[in-house]
Amino acid sequence: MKKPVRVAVTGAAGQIGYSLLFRIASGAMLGPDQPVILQLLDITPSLPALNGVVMELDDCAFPLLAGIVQTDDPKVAFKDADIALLVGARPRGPGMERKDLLEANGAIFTAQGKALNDVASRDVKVLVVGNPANTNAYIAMKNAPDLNPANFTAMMRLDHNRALTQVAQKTGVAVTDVKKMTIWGNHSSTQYPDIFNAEVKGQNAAQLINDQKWLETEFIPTVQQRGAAIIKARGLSSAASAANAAIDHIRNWVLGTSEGDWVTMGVPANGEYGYSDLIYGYPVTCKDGKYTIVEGLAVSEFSRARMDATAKELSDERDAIKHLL
Ligand SMILES: NC(=O)C1=CN([C@@H]2O[C@H](COP(=O)(O)OP(=O)(O)OC[C@H]3O[C@@H](n4cnc5c(N)ncnc54)[C@H](O)[C@@H]3O)[C@@H](O)[C@H]2O)C=CC1
Ligand SMILES: O=C([O-])CC(=O)C(=O)O
Repeated sequence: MKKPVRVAVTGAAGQIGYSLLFRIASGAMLGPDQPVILQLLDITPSLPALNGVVMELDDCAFPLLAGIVQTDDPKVAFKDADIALLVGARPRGPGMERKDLLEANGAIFTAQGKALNDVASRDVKVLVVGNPANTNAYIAMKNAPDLNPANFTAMMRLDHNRALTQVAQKTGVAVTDVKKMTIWGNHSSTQYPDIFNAEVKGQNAAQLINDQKWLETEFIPTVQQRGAAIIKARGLSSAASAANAAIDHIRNWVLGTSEGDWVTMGVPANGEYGYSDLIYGYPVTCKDGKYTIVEGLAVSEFSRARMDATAKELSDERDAIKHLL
């Protein structure tokens, strides 16, 4: 039997938590032979609801679930954590942009960055889901000076998965036939889903589709606005698909990406494609628990304008949260 992995989840009593925890405990994230200990954090008023979720986890009798901690203290939740999923934050409602949440949510990530710095495993893999995810990840990273900045990532995988399905539906193939999708930049309405480097059954996706109007008026806006469309339809923000994307992100980071493919992660930019000091969505491959940004991809003028616009939004968000660093 392998040693259990300690997985901290914040906002564990929330709607994403309700989809996420059961899949982690079932082995969907780290594999069918990897026991896990769930270390669950929520705020004090949510502890009774969290206790209900823990009762349900108990009632599943998951063979891989080696322990559960429930707490309102980040230092307890993050103690020796190998993986930290920072979900706990307020979701947006209709008519809001995700960056409108910075005021309400930013400070959460100052405190949690500090707590991770103090008590988490030195190799902790951090995924920020709470919005605005990229800038919140930046805040946490900057508040954890003793940890490797590369350990801090933001979730772009939901956008990535959304784009895969849009292309599969447009071209009439299975979603598994679409590879090398990239979502550049911010998890926001400025994100740039790029099909110029993507492939459909090994063929260049943009060339195969060959429909600039669809690209500009349907594909890009549909992916950019999908979160808002879900909020409009459901009255609540995406939860099951967000939890699924978090599982995919961590599974690939820990267990690797497939040969001949890559995934999108929001990771610290250190000059790649001309961006730095941001958490920016990049194509990455993963191996042996580490991710590597795919470099050297072709960037047309069309793509560059969009990649720059989303970088500009990220640097504006960074300027707005200087007081939280
Ligand atoms: N990056 C992405 O692709 C996506 C991000 N999100 C974001 O994820 C976040 C959570 O969404 P939901 O689960 O739907 O929200 P929710 O409101 O159902 O749950 C949030 C939970 O976080 C808890 N919480 C609040 N402050 C906390 C703190 N300081 N520490 C620990 N827990 C705290 C709340 O008590 C609540 O239980 C939102 O910010 C949402 O916008 C949602 C979908 C996709
Ligand atoms: O749109 C939202 O606020 C929730 C989210 O991040 C998404 O669904 O992509």
